[in-house]
Amino acid sequence: MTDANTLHTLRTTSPLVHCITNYVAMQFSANTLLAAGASPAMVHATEEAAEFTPICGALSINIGTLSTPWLDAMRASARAANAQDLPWVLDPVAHFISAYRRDACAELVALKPAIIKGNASEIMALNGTQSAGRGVDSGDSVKDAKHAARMLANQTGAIVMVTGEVDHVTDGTQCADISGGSHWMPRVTAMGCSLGSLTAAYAAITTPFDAAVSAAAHFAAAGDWAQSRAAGPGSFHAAFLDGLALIGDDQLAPWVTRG
Ligand SMILES: Nc1ncnc2c1ncn2[C@@H]1O[C@H](COP(=O)(O)OP(=O)(O)OP(=O)(O)O)[C@@H](O)[C@H]1O
Ligand SMILES: Cc1ncsc1CCO
Ligand SMILES: [Mg+2]
Repeated sequence: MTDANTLHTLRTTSPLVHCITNYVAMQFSANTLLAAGASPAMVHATEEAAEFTPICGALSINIGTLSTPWLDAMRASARAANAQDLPWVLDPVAHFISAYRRDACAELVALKPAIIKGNASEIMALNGTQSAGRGVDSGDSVKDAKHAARMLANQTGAIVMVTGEVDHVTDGTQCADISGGSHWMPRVTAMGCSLGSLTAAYAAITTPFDAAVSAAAHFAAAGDWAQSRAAGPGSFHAAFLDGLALIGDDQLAPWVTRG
């Protein structure tokens, strides 16, 4: 599918996305999906999560504020998604900060996400490369994470998406770089988390590789649109949601370079 087609299809089919995400990102991720044209549902209770997954178009899992019952729901939903061949996205937020998070993340990677999306430090650490990450924000550049991303894609079979000033998507062989966005984006929390959920929405309608590229390009275009209308992080936050909704179908492609 072309990038214009994916955005048009997202808006006309409005895929239902099961999100198990963190407390910080929940509301912004739901607003991101609605503004973009998809339909979010935040469902994390162990009693019901896996029952809900199969009726959705895709699943988004984010370990940002992980705890035991949430991890149980993530495992069960990932298995339910796999049983139906539904794509799911893993955002390994700050997986290197504790043994608990590292082990949880390794377990989720073994459950075969279609797409792994993280910032440069998260992707480097996941591949075992020395990284400068300390918390949820990246201490490394996307350029320095490209090799780790390619290796991780080859090791796991997942599409790997690295975010930063210029995003990078790879399946281990082919790749794409997505420019655009805004310098205000790393100054607003949960932008990366919301991109993970939007990537799941696109994965419901196209291949995992094209989903990662389209979601990153949708963010790039909306960020660029919003930057010229914003005075700082607060007004950018609001303008970004407007941008997700108002950009034209033809505004994704210019930010994408396929390699
Ligand atoms: N300097 C920048 N210029 C343009 N766009 C940026 C810049 N930094 C990040 N972005 C964009 O912001 C979005 C989130 O990427 P980022 O790497 O900041 O995620 P993250 O660290 O996982 O965020 P969070 O953990 O707060 O959710 C992506 O769409 C990315 O392209
Ligand atoms: C700030 C923060 N802390 C845990 S998750 C999260 C959202 C950005 O990753
Ligand atoms: Mg993140």
